[in-house]
Amino acid sequence: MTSITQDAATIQGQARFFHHLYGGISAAALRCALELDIAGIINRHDGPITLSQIAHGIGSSSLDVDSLSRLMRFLVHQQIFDQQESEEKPLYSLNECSKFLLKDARNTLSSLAMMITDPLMFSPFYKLSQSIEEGGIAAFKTYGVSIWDMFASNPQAHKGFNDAMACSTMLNIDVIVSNYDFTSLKGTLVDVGGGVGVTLNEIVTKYPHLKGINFDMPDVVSSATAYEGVSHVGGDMFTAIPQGDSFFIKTILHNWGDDKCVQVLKNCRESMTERAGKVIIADMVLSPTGTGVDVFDEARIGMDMIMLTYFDGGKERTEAEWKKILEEAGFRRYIVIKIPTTVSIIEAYIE
Ligand SMILES: C[S@@+](CC[C@H](N)C(=O)[O-])C[C@H]1O[C@@H](n2cnc3c(N)ncnc32)[C@H](O)[C@@H]1O
Repeated sequence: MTSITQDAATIQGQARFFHHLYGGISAAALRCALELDIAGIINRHDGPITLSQIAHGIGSSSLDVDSLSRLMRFLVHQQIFDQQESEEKPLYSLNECSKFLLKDARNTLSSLAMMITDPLMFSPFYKLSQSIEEGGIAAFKTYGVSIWDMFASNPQAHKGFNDAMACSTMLNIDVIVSNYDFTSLKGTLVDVGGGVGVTLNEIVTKYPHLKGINFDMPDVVSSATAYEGVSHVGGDMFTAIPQGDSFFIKTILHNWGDDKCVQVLKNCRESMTERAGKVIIADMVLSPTGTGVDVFDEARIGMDMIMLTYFDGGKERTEAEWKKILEEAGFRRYIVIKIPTTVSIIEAYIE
Protein backbone atom coordinates (compact mmCIF):
# COMPACT_ATOMS: atom_id res chain seq x y z
CA MET A 1 0.00 0.00 0.00
CA THR A 2 1.40 3.41 -0.91
CA SER A 3 0.97 6.21 1.57
CA ILE A 4 0.69 9.86 0.56
CA THR A 5 2.59 12.19 2.85
CA GLN A 6 1.82 15.87 3.10
CA ASP A 7 4.19 18.43 4.52
CA ALA A 8 3.17 20.58 7.47
CA ALA A 9 2.70 23.68 5.29
CA THR A 10 0.26 21.84 3.00
CA ILE A 11 -1.73 20.59 5.98
CA GLN A 12 -1.84 24.14 7.42
CA GLY A 13 -2.92 25.51 4.04
CA GLN A 14 -5.68 22.93 3.77
CA ALA A 15 -6.90 23.70 7.30
CA ARG A 16 -6.88 27.44 6.52
CA PHE A 17 -8.86 26.77 3.34
CA PHE A 18 -11.53 24.88 5.31
CA HIS A 19 -11.59 27.68 7.88
CA HIS A 20 -12.48 30.20 5.14
CA LEU A 21 -14.81 27.85 3.31
CA TYR A 22 -16.88 27.22 6.41
CA GLY A 23 -16.71 30.86 7.57
CA GLY A 24 -20.19 31.46 6.13
CA ILE A 25 -21.51 28.69 8.36
CA SER A 26 -20.44 30.66 11.43
CA ALA A 27 -22.51 33.61 10.21
CA ALA A 28 -25.47 31.29 9.53
CA ALA A 29 -25.16 29.77 13.02
CA LEU A 30 -25.11 33.25 14.57
CA ARG A 31 -28.35 34.00 12.72
CA CYS A 32 -29.85 30.69 13.89
CA ALA A 33 -28.92 31.54 17.52
CA LEU A 34 -30.62 34.92 17.08
CA GLU A 35 -33.77 33.44 15.54
CA LEU A 36 -34.03 30.98 18.46
CA ASP A 37 -33.10 33.78 20.93
CA ILE A 38 -30.61 31.48 22.67
CA ALA A 39 -28.67 34.38 24.23
CA GLY A 40 -31.91 35.92 25.56
CA ILE A 41 -33.00 32.58 27.07
CA ILE A 42 -29.64 32.13 28.86
CA ASN A 43 -29.67 35.76 30.01
CA ARG A 44 -33.12 35.42 31.60
CA HIS A 45 -31.69 32.80 34.01
CA ASP A 46 -29.46 33.70 36.92
CA GLY A 47 -26.53 31.58 35.80
CA PRO A 48 -25.40 28.95 33.27
CA ILE A 49 -28.19 26.64 32.02
CA THR A 50 -28.58 23.15 30.58
CA LEU A 51 -29.61 22.17 27.08
CA SER A 52 -33.09 21.22 28.29
CA GLN A 53 -33.51 24.65 29.84
CA ILE A 54 -32.58 26.23 26.49
CA ALA A 55 -35.01 23.84 24.77
CA HIS A 56 -37.74 24.76 27.27
CA GLY A 57 -37.06 28.47 26.64
CA ILE A 58 -37.45 28.00 22.88
CA GLY A 59 -40.81 26.47 23.71
CA SER A 60 -41.57 24.48 20.56
CA SER A 61 -43.63 21.29 21.05
CA SER A 62 -41.76 19.57 18.21
CA LEU A 63 -38.25 20.78 19.10
CA ASP A 64 -35.39 18.56 17.89
CA VAL A 65 -33.11 18.44 20.97
CA ASP A 66 -30.36 16.52 19.17
CA SER A 67 -30.14 19.24 16.48
CA LEU A 68 -30.09 21.92 19.18
CA SER A 69 -27.28 20.11 20.95
CA ARG A 70 -25.20 19.98 17.74
CA LEU A 71 -25.86 23.68 17.12
CA MET A 72 -24.66 24.46 20.68
CA ARG A 73 -21.55 22.30 20.17
CA PHE A 74 -20.72 24.34 17.06
CA LEU A 75 -21.42 27.70 18.73
CA VAL A 76 -19.25 26.75 21.72
CA HIS A 77 -16.50 25.55 19.38
CA GLN A 78 -16.62 28.95 17.63
CA GLN A 79 -16.34 30.60 21.08
CA ILE A 80 -19.71 32.31 20.60
CA PHE A 81 -21.04 30.73 23.84
CA ASP A 82 -19.19 29.21 26.81
CA GLN A 83 -19.75 25.69 28.09
CA GLN A 84 -18.80 24.12 31.41
CA GLU A 85 -19.31 20.54 32.56
CA SER A 86 -21.46 20.02 35.63
CA GLU A 87 -22.67 16.62 36.94
CA GLU A 88 -22.18 15.27 33.41
CA LYS A 89 -24.60 17.78 31.94
CA PRO A 90 -23.02 20.65 30.05
CA LEU A 91 -24.01 24.12 31.21
CA TYR A 92 -24.10 26.97 28.72
CA SER A 93 -23.43 30.62 29.46
CA LEU A 94 -22.93 33.91 27.69
CA ASN A 95 -19.47 35.26 27.03
CA GLU A 96 -18.18 38.61 25.79
CA CYS A 97 -19.11 37.61 22.22
CA SER A 98 -22.64 36.26 22.75
CA LYS A 99 -23.56 39.35 24.81
CA PHE A 100 -23.81 41.16 21.47
CA LEU A 101 -26.67 38.78 20.51
CA LEU A 102 -28.89 40.17 23.29
CA LYS A 103 -31.62 42.00 21.37
CA ASP A 104 -32.61 44.50 24.07
CA ALA A 105 -29.11 45.38 25.26
CA ARG A 106 -27.86 48.91 24.63
CA ASN A 107 -24.76 47.47 22.98
CA THR A 108 -26.32 44.83 20.75
CA LEU A 109 -25.22 43.76 17.26
CA SER A 110 -28.32 41.63 16.66
CA SER A 111 -29.91 43.82 13.95
CA LEU A 112 -26.57 44.13 12.16
CA ALA A 113 -26.17 40.33 12.19
CA MET A 114 -29.73 39.87 10.87
CA MET A 115 -29.11 42.34 8.05
CA ILE A 116 -25.71 40.97 6.98
CA THR A 117 -27.06 37.40 6.93
CA ASP A 118 -30.35 38.31 5.21
CA PRO A 119 -30.46 36.38 1.88
CA LEU A 120 -31.62 39.54 0.06
CA MET A 121 -28.67 41.51 1.41
CA PHE A 122 -26.14 38.73 0.84
CA SER A 123 -27.22 37.99 -2.75
CA PRO A 124 -25.10 40.78 -4.39
CA PHE A 125 -21.96 38.85 -3.37
CA TYR A 126 -22.90 36.27 -6.03
CA LYS A 127 -22.53 39.04 -8.65
CA LEU A 128 -19.16 40.29 -7.38
CA SER A 129 -17.02 38.35 -9.86
CA GLN A 130 -19.24 39.60 -12.71
CA SER A 131 -18.90 43.19 -11.52
CA ILE A 132 -15.11 42.81 -11.29
CA GLU A 133 -14.94 41.27 -14.79
CA GLU A 134 -17.17 43.75 -16.59
CA GLY A 135 -17.42 46.76 -14.26
CA GLY A 136 -20.54 48.05 -12.50
CA ILE A 137 -21.90 47.46 -9.04
CA ALA A 138 -22.82 43.95 -7.85
CA ALA A 139 -25.86 45.26 -5.92
CA PHE A 140 -27.17 47.03 -9.03
CA LYS A 141 -26.72 43.86 -11.10
CA THR A 142 -28.71 41.97 -8.44
CA TYR A 143 -31.56 44.38 -7.77
CA GLY A 144 -31.68 46.18 -11.15
CA VAL A 145 -31.43 49.49 -9.25
CA SER A 146 -29.09 51.01 -6.64
CA ILE A 147 -29.35 49.66 -3.12
CA TRP A 148 -30.96 52.98 -2.02
CA ASP A 149 -33.66 52.59 -4.72
CA MET A 150 -34.16 48.94 -3.74
CA PHE A 151 -34.81 50.14 -0.15
CA ALA A 152 -37.29 52.75 -1.45
CA SER A 153 -39.48 49.97 -2.87
CA ASN A 154 -38.87 47.45 -0.07
CA PRO A 155 -39.83 48.97 3.32
CA GLN A 156 -39.00 45.76 5.19
CA ALA A 157 -35.44 45.66 3.84
CA HIS A 158 -35.11 49.41 4.50
CA LYS A 159 -36.23 48.90 8.11
CA GLY A 160 -33.71 46.06 8.49
CA PHE A 161 -30.96 48.36 7.19
CA ASN A 162 -31.98 51.29 9.43
CA ASP A 163 -32.16 49.00 12.48
CA ALA A 164 -28.70 47.64 11.65
CA MET A 165 -27.34 51.19 11.34
CA ALA A 166 -28.98 52.21 14.62
CA CYS A 167 -27.42 49.31 16.54
CA SER A 168 -23.91 49.77 15.15
CA THR A 169 -24.27 53.52 15.77
CA MET A 170 -25.18 52.93 19.41
CA LEU A 171 -22.09 50.78 19.83
CA ASN A 172 -19.76 53.31 18.21
CA ILE A 173 -21.29 56.42 19.70
CA ASP A 174 -20.53 55.36 23.28
CA VAL A 175 -16.88 54.98 22.32
CA ILE A 176 -16.88 58.26 20.34
CA VAL A 177 -18.60 60.31 23.05
CA SER A 178 -16.26 59.00 25.75
CA ASN A 179 -13.05 59.32 23.68
CA TYR A 180 -13.61 62.50 21.66
CA ASP A 181 -13.86 65.83 23.46
CA PHE A 182 -16.79 67.83 22.05
CA THR A 183 -16.23 70.59 24.67
CA SER A 184 -13.95 72.52 22.28
CA LEU A 185 -16.86 72.92 19.83
CA LYS A 186 -19.28 75.82 20.10
CA GLY A 187 -22.62 76.90 18.67
CA THR A 188 -24.33 74.55 16.26
CA LEU A 189 -23.17 71.06 15.33
CA VAL A 190 -24.72 69.65 12.13
CA ASP A 191 -24.85 65.85 11.84
CA VAL A 192 -24.69 65.27 8.07
CA GLY A 193 -26.58 62.09 7.11
CA GLY A 194 -27.47 61.72 10.77
CA GLY A 195 -30.32 59.26 10.14
CA VAL A 196 -33.07 59.64 12.73
CA GLY A 197 -30.90 61.71 15.09
CA VAL A 198 -29.89 59.06 17.64
CA THR A 199 -26.20 60.05 17.48
CA LEU A 200 -26.78 63.77 17.82
CA ASN A 201 -29.14 63.24 20.73
CA GLU A 202 -26.37 61.35 22.57
CA ILE A 203 -23.87 64.15 21.82
CA VAL A 204 -26.04 67.12 22.87
CA THR A 205 -27.24 65.26 25.96
CA LYS A 206 -23.64 64.89 27.11
CA TYR A 207 -22.58 68.33 25.77
CA PRO A 208 -25.67 70.56 26.32
CA HIS A 209 -23.73 73.72 25.36
CA LEU A 210 -24.13 72.53 21.73
CA LYS A 211 -27.21 73.00 19.57
CA GLY A 212 -27.77 70.11 17.14
CA ILE A 213 -29.11 69.99 13.59
CA ASN A 214 -29.80 66.48 12.41
CA PHE A 215 -29.69 66.56 8.61
CA ASP A 216 -30.81 63.65 6.41
CA MET A 217 -33.11 62.88 3.50
CA PRO A 218 -36.67 64.24 3.96
CA ASP A 219 -38.32 60.81 4.23
CA VAL A 220 -35.79 59.75 6.91
CA VAL A 221 -36.14 62.83 9.14
CA SER A 222 -39.93 62.80 8.75
CA SER A 223 -40.02 59.64 10.89
CA ALA A 224 -37.46 60.90 13.45
CA THR A 225 -38.28 61.22 17.16
CA ALA A 226 -38.15 64.76 18.62
CA TYR A 227 -35.14 65.29 20.92
CA GLU A 228 -34.45 68.30 23.13
CA GLY A 229 -31.70 70.44 21.63
CA VAL A 230 -31.92 68.77 18.21
CA SER A 231 -33.73 70.14 15.13
CA HIS A 232 -34.37 67.77 12.26
CA VAL A 233 -33.81 69.17 8.78
CA GLY A 234 -34.50 67.27 5.54
CA GLY A 235 -32.54 67.81 2.31
CA ASP A 236 -29.88 66.53 -0.03
CA MET A 237 -26.27 66.72 1.22
CA PHE A 238 -24.99 66.88 -2.38
CA THR A 239 -26.96 70.08 -2.99
CA ALA A 240 -26.73 72.10 0.26
CA ILE A 241 -26.15 71.48 3.96
CA PRO A 242 -27.64 73.68 6.75
CA GLN A 243 -25.37 76.33 8.28
CA GLY A 244 -23.44 75.41 11.39
CA ASP A 245 -20.22 75.99 13.33
CA SER A 246 -19.02 72.39 13.03
CA PHE A 247 -20.08 69.32 11.08
CA PHE A 248 -20.16 65.69 12.14
CA ILE A 249 -20.17 63.03 9.39
CA LYS A 250 -20.36 59.49 10.69
CA THR A 251 -20.10 56.47 8.36
CA ILE A 252 -21.44 58.42 5.40
CA LEU A 253 -18.44 59.09 3.18
CA HIS A 254 -17.50 55.39 2.95
CA ASN A 255 -20.74 54.86 0.97
CA TRP A 256 -19.60 57.20 -1.83
CA GLY A 257 -16.84 57.70 -4.40
CA ASP A 258 -14.26 60.47 -4.13
CA ASP A 259 -16.11 63.07 -6.26
CA LYS A 260 -19.29 62.75 -4.18
CA CYS A 261 -17.31 62.95 -0.92
CA VAL A 262 -15.53 66.09 -2.11
CA GLN A 263 -18.95 67.61 -2.94
CA VAL A 264 -20.28 66.88 0.57
CA LEU A 265 -17.13 68.27 2.19
CA LYS A 266 -17.25 71.40 0.03
CA ASN A 267 -20.91 71.89 1.01
CA CYS A 268 -19.87 71.67 4.68
CA ARG A 269 -17.14 74.24 4.07
CA GLU A 270 -19.60 76.61 2.40
CA SER A 271 -22.07 76.28 5.29
CA MET A 272 -19.44 76.80 7.99
CA THR A 273 -20.23 80.05 9.79
CA GLU A 274 -16.58 80.65 10.77
CA ARG A 275 -13.39 79.59 9.05
CA ALA A 276 -12.18 78.22 12.39
CA GLY A 277 -14.91 75.58 12.40
CA LYS A 278 -14.22 71.86 12.07
CA VAL A 279 -15.46 68.90 10.14
CA ILE A 280 -15.41 65.79 12.33
CA ILE A 281 -15.48 62.60 10.30
CA ALA A 282 -16.08 59.27 12.06
CA ASP A 283 -15.13 56.59 9.56
CA MET A 284 -12.65 53.76 9.13
CA VAL A 285 -8.99 54.41 8.35
CA LEU A 286 -7.45 51.35 6.67
CA SER A 287 -3.77 50.58 6.76
CA PRO A 288 -2.41 50.28 3.18
CA THR A 289 -2.35 46.48 3.49
CA GLY A 290 -5.57 46.35 5.50
CA THR A 291 -3.78 44.72 8.43
CA GLY A 292 -1.46 45.54 11.31
CA VAL A 293 -3.58 48.18 13.08
CA ASP A 294 -5.48 46.35 15.82
CA VAL A 295 -8.07 43.63 16.55
CA PHE A 296 -10.59 45.33 14.23
CA ASP A 297 -8.47 44.89 11.06
CA GLU A 298 -10.71 42.05 9.89
CA ALA A 299 -13.93 44.03 10.46
CA ARG A 300 -12.53 46.99 8.51
CA ILE A 301 -11.28 45.04 5.51
CA GLY A 302 -14.54 43.04 5.53
CA MET A 303 -16.53 46.30 5.52
CA ASP A 304 -14.53 47.40 2.49
CA MET A 305 -15.78 44.26 0.67
CA ILE A 306 -19.34 45.25 1.64
CA MET A 307 -18.78 48.76 0.29
CA LEU A 308 -17.32 47.31 -2.93
CA THR A 309 -20.33 45.04 -3.41
CA TYR A 310 -23.18 47.39 -2.44
CA PHE A 311 -22.26 50.97 -3.29
CA ASP A 312 -21.24 52.91 -6.38
CA GLY A 313 -17.78 54.21 -5.45
CA GLY A 314 -18.15 53.12 -1.81
CA LYS A 315 -14.91 52.16 -0.07
CA GLU A 316 -12.98 52.24 3.16
CA ARG A 317 -10.04 54.62 2.80
CA THR A 318 -6.41 54.70 3.85
CA GLU A 319 -5.07 57.90 5.43
CA ALA A 320 -3.52 58.90 2.07
CA GLU A 321 -6.94 58.51 0.40
CA TRP A 322 -8.60 60.64 3.10
CA LYS A 323 -5.89 63.31 2.71
CA LYS A 324 -6.54 63.50 -1.04
CA ILE A 325 -10.30 64.14 -0.78
CA LEU A 326 -9.89 66.53 2.17
CA GLU A 327 -7.34 68.60 0.27
CA GLU A 328 -9.53 68.65 -2.84
CA ALA A 329 -12.40 69.98 -0.73
CA GLY A 330 -10.21 72.74 0.73
CA PHE A 331 -9.37 71.18 4.11
CA ARG A 332 -5.61 71.61 4.25
CA ARG A 333 -5.05 70.40 7.81
CA TYR A 334 -6.38 67.34 9.56
CA ILE A 335 -5.56 65.01 12.42
CA VAL A 336 -6.54 61.35 12.86
CA ILE A 337 -7.61 60.39 16.39
CA LYS A 338 -7.59 56.64 17.00
CA ILE A 339 -10.32 55.38 19.30
CA PRO A 340 -10.94 51.78 20.50
CA THR A 341 -13.45 50.76 17.83
CA THR A 342 -13.61 50.16 14.06
CA VAL A 343 -13.85 53.86 13.16
CA SER A 344 -11.40 56.68 13.84
CA ILE A 345 -12.07 60.40 14.17
CA ILE A 346 -10.65 62.63 11.45
CA GLU A 347 -10.77 66.27 12.51
CA ALA A 348 -10.35 68.55 9.47
CA TYR A 349 -9.86 72.32 9.35
CA ILE A 350 -9.91 74.93 6.60
CA GLU A 351 -6.93 76.79 8.10
C1 LIG B 1 -24.85 54.44 6.55
S1 LIG B 1 -26.13 55.50 7.07
C2 LIG B 1 -25.31 56.35 8.38
C3 LIG B 1 -26.25 57.04 9.31
C4 LIG B 1 -25.60 57.70 10.54
N1 LIG B 1 -24.66 58.73 10.22
C5 LIG B 1 -24.95 56.65 11.40
O1 LIG B 1 -23.75 56.64 11.57
O2 LIG B 1 -25.70 55.80 11.92
C6 LIG B 1 -26.14 56.66 5.73
C7 LIG B 1 -27.15 57.81 5.89
O3 LIG B 1 -26.96 58.74 4.80
C8 LIG B 1 -28.23 59.24 4.46
N2 LIG B 1 -28.19 59.80 3.11
C9 LIG B 1 -28.00 59.13 1.93
N3 LIG B 1 -28.03 59.99 0.90
C10 LIG B 1 -28.25 61.24 1.43
C11 LIG B 1 -28.38 62.53 0.85
N4 LIG B 1 -28.28 62.70 -0.46
N5 LIG B 1 -28.57 63.58 1.68
C12 LIG B 1 -28.69 63.40 3.02
N6 LIG B 1 -28.55 62.18 3.63
C13 LIG B 1 -28.34 61.13 2.83
C14 LIG B 1 -29.12 58.00 4.55
O4 LIG B 1 -30.50 58.34 4.62
C15 LIG B 1 -28.58 57.35 5.83
O5 LIG B 1 -29.28 57.82 6.97
